[in-house]
Amino acid sequence: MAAACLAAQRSKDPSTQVGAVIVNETDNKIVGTGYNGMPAGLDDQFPWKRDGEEPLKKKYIYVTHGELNAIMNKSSADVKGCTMYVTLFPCNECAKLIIQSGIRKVIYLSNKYEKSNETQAAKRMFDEAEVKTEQFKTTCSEILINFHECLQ
Ligand SMILES: O=c1[nH]c(=O)n([C@H]2C[C@H](O)[C@@H](COP(=O)(O)O)O2)cc1CO
Ligand SMILES: [Zn+2]
Repeated sequence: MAAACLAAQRSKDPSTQVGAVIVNETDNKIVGTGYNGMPAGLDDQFPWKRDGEEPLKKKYIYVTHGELNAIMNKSSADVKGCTMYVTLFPCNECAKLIIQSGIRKVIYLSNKYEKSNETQAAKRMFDEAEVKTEQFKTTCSEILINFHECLQ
């Protein structure tokens, strides 16, 4: 989950940064990472606005979700049987991708949109498809990365 949080920090979304890391079934090796961002090459021309009347002037219609990027970036042949660590409970569209890609477990950090239709639909699809969902629990509140120590 720390790796997912680190990936999230690369997102340019000023409001919600979502990171996702996929690990394989056999030895928990990372086989894909991603974060929410505009499709490749479009970064500077598209809005990060979340509010307003016009959908074309808001981020939602354009942004690629962290989960999709993690699956697209996979380094293995496929992600069947894998687990995804993701900093936010996936939406319905990501749930479809996760299910269809063969990922069997989703460990999430935040569920701040729990009451939304998208989250409820996602949960329903995961349950029906028997993809396990579990909130990440830890007693560790932070991981400090010290570049100077890493240099030694
Ligand atoms: O499954 C998801 N994955 C994901 O990457 N996101 C991204 C899309 C947006 O850039 C951001 C949500 O923005 P906001 O919290 O401002 O509505 O999170 C959002 C969801 C849905 O919760
Ligand atoms: Zn999504």
